[in-house]
Amino acid sequence: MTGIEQTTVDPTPGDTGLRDEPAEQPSVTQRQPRRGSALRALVRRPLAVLSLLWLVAVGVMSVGADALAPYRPTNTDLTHVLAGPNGQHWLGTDQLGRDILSRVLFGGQGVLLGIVEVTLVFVVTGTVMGVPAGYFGRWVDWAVLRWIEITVALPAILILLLVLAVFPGNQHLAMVALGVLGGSGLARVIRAETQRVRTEQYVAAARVSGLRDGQILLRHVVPRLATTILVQASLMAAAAVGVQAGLSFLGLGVQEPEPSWGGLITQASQVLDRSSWMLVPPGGVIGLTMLSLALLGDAVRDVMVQRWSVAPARHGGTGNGEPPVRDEGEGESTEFGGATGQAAPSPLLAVRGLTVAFRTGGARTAVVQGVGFHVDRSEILGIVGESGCGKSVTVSAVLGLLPSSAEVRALSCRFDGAELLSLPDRDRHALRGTRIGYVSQEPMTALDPTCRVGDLLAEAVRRHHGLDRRAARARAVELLDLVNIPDPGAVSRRYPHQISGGMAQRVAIALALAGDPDLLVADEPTTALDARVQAEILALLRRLQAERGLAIVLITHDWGVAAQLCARAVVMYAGQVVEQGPVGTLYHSPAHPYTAGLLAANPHRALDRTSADSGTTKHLTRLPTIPGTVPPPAAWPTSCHFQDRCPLAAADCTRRPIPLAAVTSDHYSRCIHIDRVRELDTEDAS
Ligand SMILES: Nc1ncnc2c1ncn2[C@@H]1O[C@H](COP(=O)(O)OP(=O)(O)OP(=O)(O)O)[C@@H](O)[C@H]1O
Repeated sequence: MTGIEQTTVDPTPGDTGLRDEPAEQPSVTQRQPRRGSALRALVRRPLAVLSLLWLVAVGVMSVGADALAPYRPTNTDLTHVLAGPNGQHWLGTDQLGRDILSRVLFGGQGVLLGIVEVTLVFVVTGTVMGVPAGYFGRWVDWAVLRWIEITVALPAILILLLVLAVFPGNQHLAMVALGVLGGSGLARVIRAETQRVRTEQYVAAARVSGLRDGQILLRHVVPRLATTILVQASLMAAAAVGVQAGLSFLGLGVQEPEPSWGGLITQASQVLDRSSWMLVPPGGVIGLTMLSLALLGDAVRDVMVQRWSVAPARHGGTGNGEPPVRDEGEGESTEFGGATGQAAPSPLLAVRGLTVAFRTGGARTAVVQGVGFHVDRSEILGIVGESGCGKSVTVSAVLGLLPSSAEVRALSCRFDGAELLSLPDRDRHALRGTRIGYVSQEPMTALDPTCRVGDLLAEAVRRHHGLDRRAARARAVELLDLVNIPDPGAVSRRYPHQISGGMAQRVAIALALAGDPDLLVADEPTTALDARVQAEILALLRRLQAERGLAIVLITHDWGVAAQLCARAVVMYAGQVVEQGPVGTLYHSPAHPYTAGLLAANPHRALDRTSADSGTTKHLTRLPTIPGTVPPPAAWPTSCHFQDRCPLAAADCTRRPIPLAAVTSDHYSRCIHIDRVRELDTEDAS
């Protein structure tokens, strides 16, 4: 992600990084495991098919026992006791001459009902507790965790015995109790899973697009938990079969003469010395049913994981192993804000003195320190820097997307005149999606894999424009067309994993445009894409800016991207703005050693210089790099943050905080050795 650690390059000759043409590089196609319909994938697994067949057979035969069973389960025939399998009684008879097959079939009815009761209560309890705990955190999480601790500490068997002691023979109540107790365990799993899902980009994108928490939970979070819930439910169902059999075996569940699988085991155990066969039918049916439930759960999990796994976004393939669907056509303020006063008279977004700190384990660490910048209407501003410099945290703070562990302060953070940080949550929420759109760096993870592309867009359109379903669908297709997607109608019916990475990024951009925003925040929107698709996405952004007057904040670590698209750029290093100015000025006359280092490490510029110096085009084999890496926030000094990696560092750099100072009227640098940066730049290039 740093983009400056490359050492060997062979860039396209003559590519300056400033030109507009797409780079002539082939699209990288990455083959992914095949992901067709879930049912088809399931059917290809023999064990899953056998399990399913067994469960369906048990279900049908139990439900249809009245019609299918050869005898009534309580009919006795004392002339044929303890018979083995024979023509009249396929599974033999018990000690009262009752037909075992009929008793197994009728006994299955109670088992099925018990499975349904346990599973329903288990899933509802686990989901209703786990999802809010994981999503909202804070006191909801605290309360749910305490409940889980209490219920998990209680021995389930004792609770069941207690229930059956108070309500003798009431197996239904016992199953409900089992579901509640098991549901606590499920809640713990779901809570953890929800905590993971809520950090996914598509949930952030849904939040930025203006969806409310309830809608996000129902539409984007719960469907992602389906696999976990299904697997856990199948295990719980298997356990329920065993528990029911156990209770009946102990004489606490279904009472004689009513048939039950556990009761059959009890009777078989009483005559084991005379007819060991009697144990086989109930033991077999219980064992096979439990095994089938567990195997089916495993198979469903494997299929769903494969189906929903998000392909690494750097690809031109569709992620299903099929050929890719072709992408056609493809002021500064100082810490104290605005001392430099370079913002346009009425910038669309103006941030002054933004500071963000995270609280972890009692410690408070500032990761963004006094950052300021502005974006004018229809302007594209780049925020450039290595990984860990605070670019994403800065824009997330502006968008209100940081977790509750973040402390955000700013002298001001104004969007179209409104102070964002003091806006009521409701109003700030309303701005996201409608006036400010957001595009993340991982297009695949920004789209909910469980929704069709058209549904995702239509949902956003309905939310922002209040259109009916049909009109929203039509608008969704228009949006796909707007972002140059060929055959938008067909693409709208596809799932995210069925489209290419470049197309997914276009869809993410269309999603961000659904509310007709004035400002688009794009966090490394092309990082994961190959060079051809990257050039197409940049061209699309430029077209949107030109045609719609869209202002764009573009986060990137790539000077080539900044140079192609942005009018001005802000260079961030270790939580601070270290340089800011017009891209051309920064590119040709950097005034901070960090900017100079980034530029020297940029293959396009290095090659450009080499060619200019020699009058010919050469292929570089080694690029200069900035030694070391960005230190962690806790290790940032109060004086110059770049001092440890800076070739110009001197004693005066380590004494006091270095202010951001004007180099010219629209160019600022946080370096006290600006005069030597040009030498440094020249030295590096020679
Ligand atoms: N939720 C968090 N809790 C604690 N620290 C965080 C959190 N999010 C980010 N940070 C820290 O803040 C610093 C800046 O992170 P940020 O993601 O903004 O960097 P970046 O410049 O955008 O890099 P990248 O391109 O890798 O996203 C990093 O040191 C990171 O570890």
